[in-house]
Amino acid sequence: MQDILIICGTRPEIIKLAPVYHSLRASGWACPRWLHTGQHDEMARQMLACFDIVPDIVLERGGDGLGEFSTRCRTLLDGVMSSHPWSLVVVQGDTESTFLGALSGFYRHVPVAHVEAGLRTYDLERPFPEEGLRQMVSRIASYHFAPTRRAAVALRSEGIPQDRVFVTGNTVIDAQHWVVRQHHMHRAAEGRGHLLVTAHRRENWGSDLREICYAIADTATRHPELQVLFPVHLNPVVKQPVHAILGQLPNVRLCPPFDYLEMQRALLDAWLVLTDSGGLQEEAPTFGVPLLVLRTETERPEAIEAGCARLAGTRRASIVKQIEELWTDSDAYASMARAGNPFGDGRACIRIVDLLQKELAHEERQREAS
Ligand SMILES: CC(=O)N[C@@H]1[C@@H](OP(=O)(O)OP(=O)(O)OC[C@H]2O[C@@H](n3ccc(=O)[nH]c3=O)[C@H](O)[C@@H]2O)O[C@H](CO)[C@@H](O)[C@@H]1O
Repeated sequence: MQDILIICGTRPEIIKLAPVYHSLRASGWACPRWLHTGQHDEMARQMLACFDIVPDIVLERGGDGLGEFSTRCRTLLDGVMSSHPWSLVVVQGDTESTFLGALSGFYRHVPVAHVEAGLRTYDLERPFPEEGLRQMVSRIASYHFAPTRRAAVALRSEGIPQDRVFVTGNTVIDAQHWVVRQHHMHRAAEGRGHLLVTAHRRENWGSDLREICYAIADTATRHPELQVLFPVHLNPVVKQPVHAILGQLPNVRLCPPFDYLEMQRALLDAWLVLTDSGGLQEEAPTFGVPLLVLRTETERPEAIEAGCARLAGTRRASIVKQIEELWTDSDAYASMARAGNPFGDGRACIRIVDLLQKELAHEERQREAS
């Protein structure tokens, strides 16, 4: 049995690694252990429960700030790495937990597998700090699971050996398929459905987030029959302006973050999604729901190229204009809804687990031979 340590700490990492964990457990050759770094607390608990995961190891959070969290987490991770002969560390994406997890494996000469590798804007400030973190993880990982061909090309162009980069699809599609199957989900909305909004990214804090909220307020006022559904991130930097600008509008429903089931139901019943989230850009096309990205750039241009998403930016007038276009132009709307999902087919985990089995067996043979 190969002892595999899955390290993660935030909501999107849990969603995207849950299917990998369950596939490894079912594989018969791997013994996966789940480590929660404590980076997210309440939102993480919600996701762990949703995917039937009880972490084997939970680290104590060093403090509220990212610096304190990071310093303590690094020390505790090193203790976990040195306490057991791990075969592999698995990390996902581009958070502080992802980077620290990869670094802890690297320092102890334990190979690191990076899920969702190769996403790039090549602008270290946008998104900050994620672009820097994911580039650094790529420098020290041994196995790179790229969700798309474009991501694989980026990794190869940075000098990562061809035979270490694998195109698997994104595991978030596996997570979606899992909940839809488990809970027999289907579209329940009659008519157009609601406008689903999420916005929380650091680059949008401050004036951009206020512009986004005013755009939603304009749209809600212009179309009183349109219901707006906005699960609001728990961070006060987000919560405060969202409630101040949108809190009194009768057709805008502000609510606490959804668990994954609620979110997938809300997606299925949506007319349109407005978001700065990475995961939602990947998920909305699964259900044929057009999406406007509330950013000026994206590391997921596949959705724009496939035609299922558009970059709306963060200016009030531009966002309102793009929503109006889709409201009035049914052909433009239908062509976005029909574009399909360029991020995966729900079989990413099967590919990842098969590849890991082959690669780890190969490493073992080489070790025995030397
Ligand atoms: C720079 C960047 O783009 N980085 C991304 C960032 O993730 P993100 O922007 O996707 O983060 P969120 O928006 O928080 O999560 C989204 C997921 O959460 C679900 N959801 C959302 C609201 C809610 O109320 N209930 C829910 O269930 C939703 O359906 C979706 O699956 O970090 C990840 C890890 O490194 C990266 O992979 C990813 O590149």
